[in-house]
Amino acid sequence: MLSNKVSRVALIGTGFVGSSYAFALMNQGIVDELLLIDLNKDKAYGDVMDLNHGKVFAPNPINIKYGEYKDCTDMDLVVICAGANQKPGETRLDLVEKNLKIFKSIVDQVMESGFHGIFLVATNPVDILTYATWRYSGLPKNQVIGSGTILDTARFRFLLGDYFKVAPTNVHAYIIGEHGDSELPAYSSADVAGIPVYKLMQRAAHYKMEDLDEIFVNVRDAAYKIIEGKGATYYGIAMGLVRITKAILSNENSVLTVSTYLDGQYGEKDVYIGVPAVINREGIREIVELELAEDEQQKFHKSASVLKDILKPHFS
Ligand SMILES: NC(=O)C1=CN([C@@H]2O[C@H](COP(=O)(O)OP(=O)(O)OC[C@H]3O[C@@H](n4cnc5c(N)ncnc54)[C@H](O)[C@@H]3O)[C@@H](O)[C@H]2O)C=CC1
Ligand SMILES: CC(=O)C(=O)O
Repeated sequence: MLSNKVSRVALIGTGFVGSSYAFALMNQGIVDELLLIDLNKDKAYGDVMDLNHGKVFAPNPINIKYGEYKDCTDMDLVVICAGANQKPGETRLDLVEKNLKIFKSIVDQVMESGFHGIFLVATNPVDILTYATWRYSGLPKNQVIGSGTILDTARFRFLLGDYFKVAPTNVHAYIIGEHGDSELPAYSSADVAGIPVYKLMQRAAHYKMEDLDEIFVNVRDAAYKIIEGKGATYYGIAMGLVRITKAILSNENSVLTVSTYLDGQYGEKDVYIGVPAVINREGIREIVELELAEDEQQKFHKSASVLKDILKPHFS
């Protein structure tokens, strides 16, 4: 285990994303207790049974139980994956009305339990729903985190690693902004093993600047392709959620691109949006302000405006 303290996570929403998260969490052995909650109680019960049958093969003991909202009181982390997902052709923002209603009811019930831990939100549109969770819960901003662009950044690092023929772990590059169509690549601060990507591009004739544009488009549109093919995306985000969970529970101070509240950083205020941030046991310890190129700053501002326009009628 990561520390002597018992670590407790409640998962709300055991659909494709939630159950993949639970499975990945169990396989990485990083929590002591996992509570599964879903509107569809049979689904949650079924997942508890199924996961428990794999327990004997897990790297560490884990107590997996069916839960109710009243059981959230002493949870370190409540992870929300509940709500509608995109159908082929739908954008993430198309889900906003449906999922805001669901979130009001979920967050109110969690808070009624006396919960005082950290919320981690994955449901789309994730930046809007993370803002909503912060407002509905009344918890401090650092205790409300969205998965933001953690998945987009992982897709970006994978594709750049493939392009430069190095492991994605040696690629340091971020996708920032909305987890959605207005996101952007922060190429000006991207490096591979310490060599800035723009410098690396000059080292071989077969590297073409338009390849970088194509890589970004493939990142931005990945979810549409996966949903077209198999109806939903879940393994990538599940691994990303586990990564954030581990950073919180083991007090890592790791830098991950999550949806966090901006209060002047990057020239934006009163919006939850994907940027690199230092994550530890308190949640968001600090926002990392990248030195963006001018065009990147403009695109970031545009992305924040997209989110603020959606928030405005709901949270004035
Ligand atoms: N942030 C990210 O990077 C990603 C986010 N997502 C989002 O995650 C969300 C879940 O997606 P899937 O798991 O594919 O959907 P799903 O339909 O498989 O699962 C949703 C679950 O939520 C439950 N649910 C619905 N209303 C509820 C309520 N009021 N209380 C408790 N549970 C409730 C349903 O019973 C179902 O089990 C979607 O919004 C999707 O867009 C998906 C992939 C990546
Ligand atoms: C569905 C979604 O948000 C994603 O896979 O990026």
